Amino acid sequence: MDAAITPGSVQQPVLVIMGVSGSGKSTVAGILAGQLGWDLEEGDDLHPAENVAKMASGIPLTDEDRWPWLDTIASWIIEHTMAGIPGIITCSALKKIYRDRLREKNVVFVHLSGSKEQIGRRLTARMDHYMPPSLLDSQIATLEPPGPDENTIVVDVGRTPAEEAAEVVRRLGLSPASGSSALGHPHPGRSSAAGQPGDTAGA
Ligand SMILES: Nc1ncnc2c1ncn2[C@@H]1O[C@H](COP(=O)(O)OP(=O)(O)O)[C@@H](O)[C@H]1O
Ligand SMILES: O=C(O)[C@H](O)[C@@H](O)[C@H](O)[C@H](O)COP(=O)(O)O
Repeated sequence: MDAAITPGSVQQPVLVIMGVSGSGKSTVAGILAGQLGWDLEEGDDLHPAENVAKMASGIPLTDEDRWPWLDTIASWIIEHTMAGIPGIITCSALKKIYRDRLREKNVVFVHLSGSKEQIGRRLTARMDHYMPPSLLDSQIATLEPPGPDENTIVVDVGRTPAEEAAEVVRRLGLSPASGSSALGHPHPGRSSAAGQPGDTAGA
């Protein structure tokens, strides 16, 4: 963990929940947004249609494919940091140069990290998503784990989604926002955020 991140040290943060496909980004982000009452954006939904078609056909994205997508994500982040409104966005953010595009003073990266076997099992079981499990190898090969100077906490994904979310809340000292967002991005409450296996810890 970045030594600079202590509970409560980042005010009105925007959390970028990152990690390879299947690491649990959408699930954990949904729980956190529900608990905190913060805006939630699903990075998967911001891909241009060509990117989705490419991934669905089993072809990994290139840097050139990802830049427009990352720019859209960066805009969402800036909208929130400029307004001083906390938020949560999912984005694989696999390379440092991608994170550099997203980095802002109040941005904290939450890296969901696990083994290929653990995450592969989840991808194989996940039926309702365009991303094929066959792309996990390229996701892992592309991943540059954030360095100690990248305002990141690393969360081990070997537990229930609720436990992982609770660790994020505890380590960042987060509490529910007092008011609702003025930006018109209420958290969509993705159905995948609820009722996860073992999700019994009061999420
Ligand atoms: N901690 C967990 N334990 C078991 N299964 C999980 C956990 N987190 C997520 N899952 C499941 O793994 C699959 C991938 O999770 P998802 O949130 O879609 O990952 P990502 O958004 O990173 O691709 C989903 O089917 C989800 O229900
Ligand atoms: O950069 C990429 O190669 C993709 O953006 C990928 O990393 C991302 O994760 C997809 O959107 C799949 O969606 P899931 O992460 O939800 O599987």
